[in-house]
Amino acid sequence: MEIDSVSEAELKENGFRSTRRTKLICTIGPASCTFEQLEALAMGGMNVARLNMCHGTREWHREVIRNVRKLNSEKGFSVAIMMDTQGSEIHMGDLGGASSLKAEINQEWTFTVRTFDGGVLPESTCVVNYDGFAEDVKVGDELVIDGGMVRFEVVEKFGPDAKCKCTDPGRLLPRANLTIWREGHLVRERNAMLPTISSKDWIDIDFGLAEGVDFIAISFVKTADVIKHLKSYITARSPGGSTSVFAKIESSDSLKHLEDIIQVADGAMVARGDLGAQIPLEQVPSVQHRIVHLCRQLNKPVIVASQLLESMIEYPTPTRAEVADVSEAVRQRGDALMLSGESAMGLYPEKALSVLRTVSLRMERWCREEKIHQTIRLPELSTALHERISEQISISAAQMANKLEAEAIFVYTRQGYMATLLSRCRPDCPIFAFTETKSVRQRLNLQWGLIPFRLDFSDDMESNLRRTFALLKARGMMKQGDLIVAVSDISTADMLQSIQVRKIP
Ligand SMILES: Nc1ncnc2c1ncn2[C@@H]1O[C@H](COP(=O)(O)OP(=O)(O)OP(=O)(O)O)[C@@H](O)[C@H]1O
Ligand SMILES: CC(=O)C(=O)O
Ligand SMILES: [K+]
Ligand SMILES: [Mg+2]
Repeated sequence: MEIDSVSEAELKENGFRSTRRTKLICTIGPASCTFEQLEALAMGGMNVARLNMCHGTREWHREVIRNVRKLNSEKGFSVAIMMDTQGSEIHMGDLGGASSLKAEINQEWTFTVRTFDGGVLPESTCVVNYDGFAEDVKVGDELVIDGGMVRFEVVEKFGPDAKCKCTDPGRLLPRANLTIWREGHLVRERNAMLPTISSKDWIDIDFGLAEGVDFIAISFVKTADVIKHLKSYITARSPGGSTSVFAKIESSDSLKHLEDIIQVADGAMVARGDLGAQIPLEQVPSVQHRIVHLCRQLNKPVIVASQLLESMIEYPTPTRAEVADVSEAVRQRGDALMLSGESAMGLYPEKALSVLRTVSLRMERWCREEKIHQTIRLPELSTALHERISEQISISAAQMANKLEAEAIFVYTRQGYMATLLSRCRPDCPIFAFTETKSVRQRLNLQWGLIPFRLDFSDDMESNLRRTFALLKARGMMKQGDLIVAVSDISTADMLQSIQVRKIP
């Protein structure tokens, strides 16, 4: 039986009740890419490592993937890997190698589509990746960088260059996203015609599939079609493959087709960074709430991302407002929280992760103690008998576990579907998900409340149960008399699926 050392230690130390339900994702960058740094993050509770293909070379990303895999096989972790595509929206170049540049109020900057020999840029110059930029932009337009972290006004145009004045000062980061606004509206022009998955993205996707990444997150999804297309591509390329596709909700277009997109995707991300640049900032919290709620209804895992602990890029303690924001995402019962710059290039990646961990634990406990289960109505998902049985068993198991105050729910599942249904019910106790393959185990590691184990099954449920009880007892993770609810979707000739209440012998 395989479980990671961190979950095991947590279980032993604090008992089941206090294991963390909210999952944590770290973006990996220069501040977190060595084997030792990755190990420290895994020890600190990282469930998923995210690679942003906007940055770094494929060789760099391959090295990180290898390090994570090594960590998993040597230390028993099940850290999953998420690859995030660049997408074809407009963004800035890499600032001539600088890690960041300060733009001061009223300072003049040149935004250009020129290329520079050796990548050396003149003072106060930014390269823009989109060739149509110089033609599309007009004098008087506003350039919004990184979702409003810095703003410029276009004051003059010269061929490939646009001379701009800084109107909101701030720090420019390499490859930051850039949007053009005219009279209060986002300018789309030809940029809107660019494909959601660019040719670079397709090469990255092939790379990700070859490396066996667990999740591919698609940036700037506009409609459900692109997700369908990618999913069928993945199936054709690697039949039986298990790479999930997440839709990043970060464009105003995606909000118009939200339900269709989430329905066809395997999960969604509330990518608040770019979303906040495309819709008014004050709308972001209610949109986040809507997406988290919808994902739960449709049984899709959901990630809340960006600026959760932004100040921790530079400082070792978060602001009170950041702690409140993280707490609210946990209270909404999103599946996972994601660090971006905090873990990729900040000064305190481990500290930031530790804040996510402690704030999640505290808020989860408060929700249980105050019994603030949102009684949200969960609609039926399927019309097929086998799946309807799974749904009903999961709802009953979660209810029983809550009423009987069971220590845990055990689920024996081949593909993981039954585990996701249980997670959707957000029960009071943790869910031990036993599954046969490493890839299913890693995939389940992103979902709320699931503690995934790898275990070789027999077709006989009784023997699976006895074996797990013995193994968990031997490792000091359970004790005699603990009450558990066990469910299974491993069918035999006369039993399709099962539910049992057991006391550990
Ligand atoms: N692989 C990497 N190499 C170098 N720097 C990185 C890498 N990944 C991230 N960073 C740095 O961390 C910052 C935040 O990373 P992140 O991936 O969250 O960017 P983002 O702009 O929020 O995401 P997206 O590009 O998907 O909208 C980046 O602006 C970049 O400076
Ligand atoms: C994560 C991301 O892409 C965003 O917040 O924009
Ligand atoms: K990206
Ligand atoms: Mg984004």
